[in-house]
Amino acid sequence: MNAPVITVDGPSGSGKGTLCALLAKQLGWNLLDSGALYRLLAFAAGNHGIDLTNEESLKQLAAHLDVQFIDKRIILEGEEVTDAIRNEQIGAGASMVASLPAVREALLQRQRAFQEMPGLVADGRDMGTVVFADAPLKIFLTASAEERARRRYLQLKAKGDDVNLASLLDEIRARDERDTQRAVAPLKPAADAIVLDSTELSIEQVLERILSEVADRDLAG
Ligand SMILES: Nc1ncnc2c1ncn2[C@@H]1O[C@H](COP(=O)(O)OP(=O)(O)O)[C@@H](O)[C@H]1O
Ligand SMILES: Nc1ccn([C@H]2C[C@H](O)[C@@H](COP(=O)(O)OP(=O)(O)O)O2)c(=O)n1
Repeated sequence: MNAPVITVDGPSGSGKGTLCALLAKQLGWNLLDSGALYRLLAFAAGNHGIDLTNEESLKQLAAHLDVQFIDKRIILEGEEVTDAIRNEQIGAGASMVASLPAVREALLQRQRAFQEMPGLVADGRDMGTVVFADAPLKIFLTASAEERARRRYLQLKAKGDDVNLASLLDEIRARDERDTQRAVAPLKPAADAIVLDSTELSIEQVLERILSEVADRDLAG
């Protein structure tokens, strides 16, 4: 029997990463942060001097990406990059490489390999539409662009980054546009996804709502 999967897709800053981590912990399931793979690829391309539009070279890099996920740490080619990949510049680069079909194809099996017992919580843009299209529970988490920029601002500021709310809002809008308009696996809710707008909800309220859907489907065993 295949391990059950809960997919959580949505735009930047909607709370996917936070909710998926809480959900995986609560259920004792595995976690896939698929966005980290695209971020790692953009970061590795920088290390190797590969242009973010060079589809053939990026495809090769994606197929051979030397990455280890150890607890909450991410090691790329022997170097810890856990924090280094979490900024808007890498986010924008990730969104660019993610628009290339050969790159998405090269990362597909790597993502599906995370589907192991007792279950998987998968965070991304196309988890419910492409990568785990048969998942028994699909969530599309969203929030207004202003609220998402505000959240990202507070998050990066707390980390000590020098950030500006207006430019974060511009960057979020540009990323939304690229992620929803691309030809392959664009960001959109799966036909059978539950759309949750978290603009006015706390993290706890969103978690509670998802856990009630898990219980309704008897997924947690
Ligand atoms: N419902 C919420 N209300 C307020 N803040 C939230 C909510 N969900 C997430 N956050 C905060 O917003 C920031 C971005 O969340 P994150 O999980 O990184 O989003 P995503 O993975 O979708 O980009 C984090 O600092 C997180 O703590
Ligand atoms: N399954 C995925 C995950 C991310 N991406 C792309 C598109 C996103 O803008 C970037 C970065 O994704 P990530 O989830 O890390 O970004 P946020 O935390 O939501 O800001 O990667 C994708 O195309 N498909």
